[in-house]
Amino acid sequence: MSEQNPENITVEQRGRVGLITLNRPKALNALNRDLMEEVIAAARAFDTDPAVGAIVITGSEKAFAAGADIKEMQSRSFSDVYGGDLFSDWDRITKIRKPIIAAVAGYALGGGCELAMMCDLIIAADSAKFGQPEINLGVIPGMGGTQRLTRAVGKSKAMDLVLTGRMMDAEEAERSGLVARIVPAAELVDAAVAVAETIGAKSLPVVMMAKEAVNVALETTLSEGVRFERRTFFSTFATEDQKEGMSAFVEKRDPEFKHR
Ligand SMILES: CC(C)=CC(=O)SCCNC(=O)CCNC(=O)[C@H](O)C(C)(C)COP(=O)(O)OP(=O)(O)OC[C@H]1O[C@@H](n2cnc3c(N)ncnc32)[C@H](O)[C@@H]1OP(=O)(O)O
Repeated sequence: MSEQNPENITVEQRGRVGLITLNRPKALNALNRDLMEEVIAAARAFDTDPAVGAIVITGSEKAFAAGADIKEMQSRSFSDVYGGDLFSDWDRITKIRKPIIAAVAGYALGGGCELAMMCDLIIAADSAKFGQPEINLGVIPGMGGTQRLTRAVGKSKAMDLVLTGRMMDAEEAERSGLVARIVPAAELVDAAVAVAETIGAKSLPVVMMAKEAVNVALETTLSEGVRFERRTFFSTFATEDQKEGMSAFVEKRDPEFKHR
């Protein structure tokens, strides 16, 4: 395993932001097993590092990721993929408790689009192209695309993308609710890191509670979700940062959160 010496990604820290860059340019960042292990290991390391408040995952100018690695998958049998529960390890990304921003330029197709959707928000370059083209390969999405895309853009648009395999550009993706913001391609990583820095400057435990509460909205009923939110809101009053945030407002100064 390549945890100590990743070969398919680069990992760096900018201030309180952990930046993971997919780096398999010749294969348009196709997501093979090694790359997956490296991304998950890097994300988990940032998740447990108190000096990191938010994480950015990005790719190259041409591709965030052009999907799961078709060449690695091509010769697998049913019993290989069923028995090995192919792609289930990617679910570990959704267990990361700090916010993750996907900074997407170029192609985000198949598993690439699905990885972006596992993140908490997507910032797209104006060059970004999203799609679930698995239908063209004789398969369906397998890393959550039919579920997360449908929740993000609604049934009709999700059906359009999943059944035709067509791509949508950044503007359509933003209009549809998949993408939070579009920025010029040349500014993508800096813009995503700036958003992550803004988040990283807030109280970390409160940010984590907010992320958890928003995610509950995708999994439960409205009344259960509101109940969860209310209890979590009450819990924020157990943090020093709630005292600091409200004192700072009353004293007309910027808060200095201690992340506790
Ligand atoms: C998660 C699940 C269940 C499934 C999936 O994700 S399946 C994959 C879904 N994605 C796709 O079907 C996209 C496949 N790629 C393309 O259609 C094209 O590469 C492109 C439209 C993204 C870009 O086309 P372009 O002509 O600019 O570049 P290529 O010459 O086609 O690609 C360069 C280089 O990268 C290899 N490549 C691209 N995508 C993949 C991939 N998903 N898996 C493995 N390899 C990929 C491509 O073969 C080529 O390498 P070679 O020159 O060595 O053949």
